[in-house]
Amino acid sequence: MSKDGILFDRIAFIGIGLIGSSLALSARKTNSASHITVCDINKAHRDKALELGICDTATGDFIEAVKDADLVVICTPPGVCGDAAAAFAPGLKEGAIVSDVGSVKQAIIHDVSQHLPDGIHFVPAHPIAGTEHSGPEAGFAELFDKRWLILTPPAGTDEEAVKKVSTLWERAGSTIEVMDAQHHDMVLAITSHLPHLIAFTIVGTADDLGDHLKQEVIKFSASGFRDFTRIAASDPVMWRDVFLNNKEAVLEILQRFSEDLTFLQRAIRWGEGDKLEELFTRTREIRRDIIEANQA
Ligand SMILES: NC(=O)c1ccc[n+]([C@@H]2O[C@H](COP(=O)([O-])OP(=O)(O)OC[C@H]3O[C@@H](n4cnc5c(N)ncnc54)[C@H](O)[C@@H]3O)[C@@H](O)[C@H]2O)c1
Ligand SMILES: O=C(O)C(=O)C[C@]1(C(=O)O)C=C[C@@H](O)C=C1
Repeated sequence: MSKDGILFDRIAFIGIGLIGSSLALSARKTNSASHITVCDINKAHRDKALELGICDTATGDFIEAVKDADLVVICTPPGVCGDAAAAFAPGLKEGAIVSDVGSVKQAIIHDVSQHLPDGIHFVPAHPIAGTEHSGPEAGFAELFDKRWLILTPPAGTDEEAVKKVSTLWERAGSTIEVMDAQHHDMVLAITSHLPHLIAFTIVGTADDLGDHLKQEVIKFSASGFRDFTRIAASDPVMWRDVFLNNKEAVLEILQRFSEDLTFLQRAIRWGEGDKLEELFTRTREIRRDIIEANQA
């Protein structure tokens, strides 16, 4: 497959926020589609996408959006992917590929698949890249460069469809990893969902401290807390949906996290410095391993 050049005649993006617009801009940059259309329930987002040159056409009509599309990418919040699929499914052309970008996989596969007619190829995907910003004006073509893209195709998914979706993401600069959806949801529960939950909690706790302390928190906010506030500024609707749709894995990881936190609480209470130091030495090593792996 060539690095540039038409890969899909028509791509339809359902939901044109941060992720949809970033992938659309990358598809444009690599000349991967002859025509890009977007469908979004928010007219202001459709107008902005047209104004920014993210797409050729925009519509609020789901059937019109997917008419003649070779690839349909669902980029809505996780909780409404199924509703969107139900709305556009009757308009899909025979043999079309449907994909998504949702942060949870098992629930979305369940919600979307049930609406797709026979002969449609569903290739679920998840870019491990994002920012705390939302909407079409937040998108940029380089967002996925040197980042992972996880595919979770159910058994029996058409290999050619998987290859075409992979190529689109490779052109965006991503490295592809294929995994089982259940495994994906457990891995992301610890690497992405729990960190977000912790950030939402810490910033909420600081905010509940009372006015005089709140001012001090803003004034003296050091880089550690600042990093948490960036994560805690992420889209509320998206993250509500992530937790409600990856409930089991998040609750299991949260249980383990609470036990580990209690262990640290006891160590602090009883002055057990060796236990604290042993853990902090181990975690420092992990950070070094991650940096090394990323440089390799
Ligand atoms: N933000 C991130 O860091 C990130 C990273 C990886 C994956 N994701 C996933 O990408 C998806 C989109 O996230 P985002 O950050 O681009 O969100 P966003 O809020 O920037 O964009 C979502 C868009 O979907 C539209 N929308 C909402 N409901 C709709 C519906 N029923 N039909 C059509 N359009 C609808 C909204 O108007 C908005 O334009 C989510 O599933 C999320 O899990 C997000
Ligand atoms: O960098 C950020 O702002 C992100 O939170 C991106 C991030 C993450 O790494 O947790 C958030 C959600 C996703 O599904 C994938 C990526």
